[in-house]
Amino acid sequence: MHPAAHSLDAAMAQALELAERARLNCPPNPAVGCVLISPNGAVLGEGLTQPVGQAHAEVMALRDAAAKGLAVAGCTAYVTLEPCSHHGRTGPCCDALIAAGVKRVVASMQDPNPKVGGQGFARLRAAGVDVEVGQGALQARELNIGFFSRMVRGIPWVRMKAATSLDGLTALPNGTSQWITSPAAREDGHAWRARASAILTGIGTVLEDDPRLDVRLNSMASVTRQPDLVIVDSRLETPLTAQLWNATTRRILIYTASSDAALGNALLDKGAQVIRLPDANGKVELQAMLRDLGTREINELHVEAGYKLNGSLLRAKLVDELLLYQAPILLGEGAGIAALGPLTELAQGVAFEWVESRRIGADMRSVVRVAGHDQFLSQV
Ligand SMILES: NC(=O)C1=CN([C@@H]2O[C@H](COP(=O)(O)OP(=O)(O)OC[C@H]3O[C@@H](n4cnc5c(N)ncnc54)[C@H](OP(=O)(O)O)[C@@H]3O)[C@@H](O)[C@H]2O)C=CC1
Ligand SMILES: Nc1c(N[C@@H]2O[C@H](COP(=O)(O)O)[C@@H](O)[C@H]2O)[nH]c(=O)[nH]c1=O
Repeated sequence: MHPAAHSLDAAMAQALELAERARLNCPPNPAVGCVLISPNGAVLGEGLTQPVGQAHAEVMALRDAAAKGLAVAGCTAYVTLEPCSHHGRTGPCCDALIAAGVKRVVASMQDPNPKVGGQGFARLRAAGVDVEVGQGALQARELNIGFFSRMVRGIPWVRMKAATSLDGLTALPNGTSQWITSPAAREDGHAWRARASAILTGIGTVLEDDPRLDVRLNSMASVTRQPDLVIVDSRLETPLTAQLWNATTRRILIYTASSDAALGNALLDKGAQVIRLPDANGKVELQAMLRDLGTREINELHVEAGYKLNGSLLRAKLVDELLLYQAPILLGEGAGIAALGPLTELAQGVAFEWVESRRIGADMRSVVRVAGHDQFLSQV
């Protein structure tokens, strides 16, 4: 294990907790936490990344100290990502720290964003600020796995969620699937929706379930942003009366192979964006769709689709992680998680590595990762 996984200063542990809280509302920005500590160890200010276009964590921590009337000159800033050095939607955080007289910066990691990429640290050092990098790096990487995926690979981190029976079924032969898992598991599922930049589904699920696919279950009260909704709909069959149009304001992106102008215009009139990415078989070119979603600043893509689209995504090796909820019930026959086969050899299966399993209410939640898919994290 990386040495940075051990011996976190209390202030860095607190900064990581703040970053965790930022995650729900800050995409497409990375979630960052910052804590300012006086030379005698007192907490002067704390901050976390605000919704896009608003202040970053460092500026929030400086404002917090100012609001309490506390002087920060000579303090140490603990921050979970390199302070930015560029004028993006807001001003450079490293300049704000320098101007406030911060003496030392302890940062978890460098920012792989090419607009920052070490320049924040360089600017701080040039201004005489001591900079230490690495504390909490493992946790900080995991916190922003989607942002780093987009920065390094140009595509989102793709997390496929499935709610199944003990025998791995997601729907009965007649299509019935609501609800296999308990309310607690469904609420937990909404927390994972909330941290994603976008939720992706297939036209089969839209037609069968008429889902909303938004974030609304109760403990999500502090959520100020709805993830975008992405629909893979080869023939532009999304109904104009579907419930998904009623959910809170969000961007709706429909990827299609169809060039039917009348159908496309009707969806545009509903406020959707229609993106045509046909493959040779009259379906959507899924890899190109992920690249396009990367350019649209999608960090984590949360897939809640049926057996067919899940199969297409897995066969194309586009899934990074599976978020699996298993209810303690046997259903015998029906659709599994993904259409992969029929396979003829076990080695043709999609192999994952276990990340964690735990009880959520009456159900079991597991997170598994496709081996090697998080290797890009070693580049950040
Ligand atoms: N328990 C759970 O976690 C969940 C269960 N479900 C259940 O799944 C069922 C629906 O399953 P299913 O019909 O498979 O739904 P999907 O959401 O998988 O959508 C199916 C559609 O996706 C299309 N598709 C697959 N690959 C591509 C591609 N590359 N480009 C374009 N289109 C593609 C298929 O097209 P084509 O027909 O042309 O092959 C098909 O029309 C419902 O009963 C629903 O309740 C859904 C989500 C989660
Ligand atoms: N059946 C099933 C799930 N199904 C997923 O939830 C979608 C409905 O979302 P919404 O309309 O926002 O409530 C549905 O279309 C499918 O993607 N989820 C679960 O956590 N447990 C379950 O047992």
